[in-house]
Amino acid sequence: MTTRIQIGGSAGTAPYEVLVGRRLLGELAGLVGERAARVAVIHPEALAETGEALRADLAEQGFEAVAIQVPNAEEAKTAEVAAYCWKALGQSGFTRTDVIAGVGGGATTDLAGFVAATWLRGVRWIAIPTTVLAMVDAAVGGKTGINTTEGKNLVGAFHPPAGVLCDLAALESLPVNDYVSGLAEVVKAGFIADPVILDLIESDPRAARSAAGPHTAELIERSIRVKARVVSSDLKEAGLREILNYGHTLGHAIEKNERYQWRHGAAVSVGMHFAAALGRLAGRLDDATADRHRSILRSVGLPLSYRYDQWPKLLQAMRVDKKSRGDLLRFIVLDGLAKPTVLEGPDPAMLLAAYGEVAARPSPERA
Ligand SMILES: NC(=O)c1ccc[n+]([C@@H]2O[C@H](COP(=O)([O-])OP(=O)(O)OC[C@H]3O[C@@H](n4cnc5c(N)ncnc54)[C@H](O)[C@@H]3O)[C@@H](O)[C@H]2O)c1
Ligand SMILES: O=C(O)C(=O)C[C@@H](O)[C@H](O)[C@H](O)COP(=O)(O)O
Ligand SMILES: [Zn+2]
Repeated sequence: MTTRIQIGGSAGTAPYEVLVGRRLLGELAGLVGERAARVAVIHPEALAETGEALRADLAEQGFEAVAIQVPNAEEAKTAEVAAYCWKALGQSGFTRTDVIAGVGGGATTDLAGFVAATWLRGVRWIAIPTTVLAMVDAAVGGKTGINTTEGKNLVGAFHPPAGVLCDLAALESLPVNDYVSGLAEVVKAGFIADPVILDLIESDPRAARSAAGPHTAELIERSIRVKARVVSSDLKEAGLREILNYGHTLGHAIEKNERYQWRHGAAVSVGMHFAAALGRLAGRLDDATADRHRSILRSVGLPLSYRYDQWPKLLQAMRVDKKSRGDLLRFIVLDGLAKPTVLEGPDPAMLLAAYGEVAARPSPERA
């Protein structure tokens, strides 16, 4: 059965649908539409076969189809790789009525969407997410972008896709580490808006780590619905959308500090652990809900800690977070379960104390 989740158009953009189910790739040609002569399928190395199969299928249906292979993971989210894609589009004679399809994890869909946003100042694109994280978060909502050495997603555009195809069969080939990292955004959706997600994971954390688990489709659909509700009313992050950044202020700083070698979800997991400690120290969050962060993230195998000695660098990196305003650091914290709010300019001592609660110190014998 296919579930269809509507994303309302806002800020002058068209509404679109997120489809969740199986055998959905047949929907692609219809979404591309008759006005397009050309389709570029942007895919990572890991999905070379899928990319080629999609290209061949589109070609059979009469489109001039090209496959553009990009590096796996964050290696694809660079200005150099975007320029490589622009060159391929130019060489294919890509016009404003042509369409880009981004198939892969969140790194690929972020890049493909960014290339679509910038080519000829904006062409249509379709997202075909193949990781948990991309299905529940990255492919939905129109945030597209690339990283720079100075920080995560510092260059980008709001450019919603024309449609999103979440084919659950794709998750069967995903390495468990990548599957689990996507659960961080699922847990995030649970804490900020839909606690049933947390109950489902806690009912069988082991099963939650696998595409074959009994609640896989429900966890994915519930998380998409959380995102759909938020981005439908605030595409450009004028206010409400900031709640989707829960755990990301520290998470993005860790990613930068690791030169983008950590998975995004793993970094966000540490970031949520920190945000829970901060919320508690700020007198907003009760102990039980703060502790629940630790137990649920640990139960699915997500990391909770990062190196204590890195705090000065992390603090510096957080200053260029997109939620910052001038010198004011801003964090999403919880006032209680599913009650996200903004904490502005917390005392530096409180920040350090929160980090101290989640950081890993060297053991005395190794120090
Ligand atoms: N735009 C947004 O709103 C938004 C939201 C959340 C995250 N993101 C971004 O998403 C990115 C993380 O995405 P991710 O966790 O999906 O990681 P990813 O895209 O790096 O994918 C992880 C790895 O899995 C491979 N892969 C993808 N699908 C596969 C499959 N079905 N089978 C086997 N291998 C597969 C990829 O090639 C890559 O090597 C980050 O860059 C993050 O900033 C964006
Ligand atoms: O969609 C959003 O808005 C989010 O914040 C979702 C996040 O999970 C995602 O990682 C997003 O890319 C972060 O955006 P950024 O603006 O902080 O770079
Ligand atoms: Zn994220």
